[in-house]
Formats: sequence, structure tokens, C-alpha cells
Amino acid sequence: MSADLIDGKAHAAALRAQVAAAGARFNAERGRPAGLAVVLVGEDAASRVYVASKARATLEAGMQSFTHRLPAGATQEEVLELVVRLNADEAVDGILVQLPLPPQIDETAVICAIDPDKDVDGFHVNNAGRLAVGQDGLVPCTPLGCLMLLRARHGSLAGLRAVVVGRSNIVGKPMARLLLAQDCTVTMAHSRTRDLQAVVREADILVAAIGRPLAIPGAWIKPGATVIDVGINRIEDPAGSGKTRLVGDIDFDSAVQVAGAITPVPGGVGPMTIAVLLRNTVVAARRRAGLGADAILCP
Ligand SMILES: Nc1nc2c(c(=O)[nH]1)N[C@@H](CN(C=O)c1ccc(C(=O)N[C@@H](CCC(=O)O)C(=O)O)cc1)CN2
Repeated sequence: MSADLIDGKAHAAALRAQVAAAGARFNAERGRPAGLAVVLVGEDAASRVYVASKARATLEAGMQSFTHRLPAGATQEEVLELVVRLNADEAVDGILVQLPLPPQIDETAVICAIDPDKDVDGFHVNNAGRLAVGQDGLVPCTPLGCLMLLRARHGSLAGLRAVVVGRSNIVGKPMARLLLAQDCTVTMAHSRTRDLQAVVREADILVAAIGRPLAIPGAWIKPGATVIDVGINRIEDPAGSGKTRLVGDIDFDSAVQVAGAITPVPGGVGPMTIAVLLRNTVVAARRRAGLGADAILCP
């Protein structure tokens, strides 16, 4: 048996087209495009690529893109000053500070300084709290993207057993809350979970967000389960070519034999992260302008 592949690139392209249409409606109503500001501190190679992709995708969706680069040695005050300036800028509807930040910067303090109404990453404690209690807010991009893929596959998720492996504030916790809101029976597993294999085996829906390459083998997975792999890990090619390759937290080659559906890495969850970021920017722009929800942007 071989699982169906969940094509994140195709889903992301469809969402981006919908966002572009919603962005054009916002522009027509308000006489200005929605705007996204992205802050990059330092020279991390992967972060530079992601920030460039975000700027390109923002422009392709017909929105305004503002990229702010600060040197690796920037101080906490400099980063906070920039965030305060972006909070006050009326052309900016969404603010994202690319993570990770250099060690001298207090990540929590920076996230807390972002106006929660412009927090398109959904990382601010106000937005995390809103998600926890089921109020409208801005929802983190990667978990919302995973939920969209799951809804496209299953329709209703009610009653399904979901296991989220990983308890980060950015992916694991919001993912579990989103699945609970969909009436799944949710288990959160993590590095201290006893008998992880048995917990994983329960899952109709398995979301792996551990950050450890190939950590979950196919033998652990319930036959027919839907597997969402959030991990993006660069490893040395085991064939010894000297090259590196991207792998997820799931051992894809064995999991694909057992699962009912699975996201590949690359080309699964990753592309959804940027598409949802654009979606969140239009949602933030509409809310800030006092406009009602745009139906096509509701997951
Ligand atoms: N402020 C934030 N920082 C970070 C986030 C985030 O959501 N907000 N997430 C990640 C990085 N990230 C976006 O910022 C991101 C990672 C991966 C991809 C992606 O499309 N990956 C491709 C493969 C790319 C490659 O070849 O290297 C894929 O999976 O197909 C998009 C966005 C950490 N920081």
C-alpha cells in the first residue's frame, strides 16, 4: 500500500490565489493595498531565504511588502524601536519578526511589543490566549496551514483521534488547540512522553513537529492514518554523496507504506506557512479597517 501524497504546493497556490482576490477587494474598498512588514535580524542563511520568499509572495499577491534588515549585532532597543515604529505605521497591517533571533535579543519581549492586531504570526500572548479560549484572533501560520490540509482531506475532523508530537508555542500548542476546536480527541506528546510509539499508534491524525530528523518510523503509525510532517531538517545524504537533503520528522519512506495520506518534505507543510501568512495579513487589514470577515479567507 502507498499513501496519498498531500500536495502542499498545490494547496498553497490555491490559497494564494484566493488571498490575492481578497487583497484586491480590500484595495478597492480602502483605496490602498494591505501591507506586510518583515523584520530580519542577522545573517542566518535559511532566514534570509524565507524572508525573501515572503517579500516575493506578498508582492505577487498584490500587497505592499516592507523588509527591514538589522545587523546581527543589533541591540534589543534597536529591534524594539523598529517594532514600535511599525506598530504606528498605518500602511503596515501585519508585522512579522523572523525567528530565530540572535542570542542577545529577548524573543518573548520582541513578540510582546508587536501590536496584537498586526501580529500576523499569531505568537503574541493575546492571540495565543484568544486561540486557547476560542475567540477570534490571529492564528499561527504553520498550524493553521496544517489544519487547512487536514480539512481538505477529511472534511469534518470531529471524533478523530489526533496526536501532536511537539509542544512548542509556535506549532505544537496552537496545533493541538485548533484540532480540539474541530472536535478531535487530542493528545499532546513530547520528549518526556512515555511509550511514544504506543501514543503515536493511536492517531488517526498524526502531526509531527519535533525538529528531529526521521524520528518517527512507519512501523509506529496506525494503518490508514493521515500524517502531517512539520519538520524541516537538513541532513547529510546517507548515500555518502557529500550533499545535504531536507527530511521531515517522519521517516517518509517507511511511513508512506502505512499511512492513508502524508505530506512530503519538501513540498508539504512549508509552502502553506507563507500562503497562510498572506491570508493573515489580509485578515488583519480587514479587521483593522473595521471591515467584516471575507468569507473565502475563513478556514
Ligand atoms: N516569525 C517566524 N519565524 C519562523 C517561522 C514562522 O512561521 N514565523 N517559521 C519557520 C521558517 N519559515 C517561515 O518563516 C518557513 C520554513 C519553511 C518554508 C518552506 O516553504 N519550506 C520548503 C523547503 C524550503 C527549502 O528548500 O529549504 C518546503 O517545506 O517545501 C517556508 C517558511 C521558522 N521561522
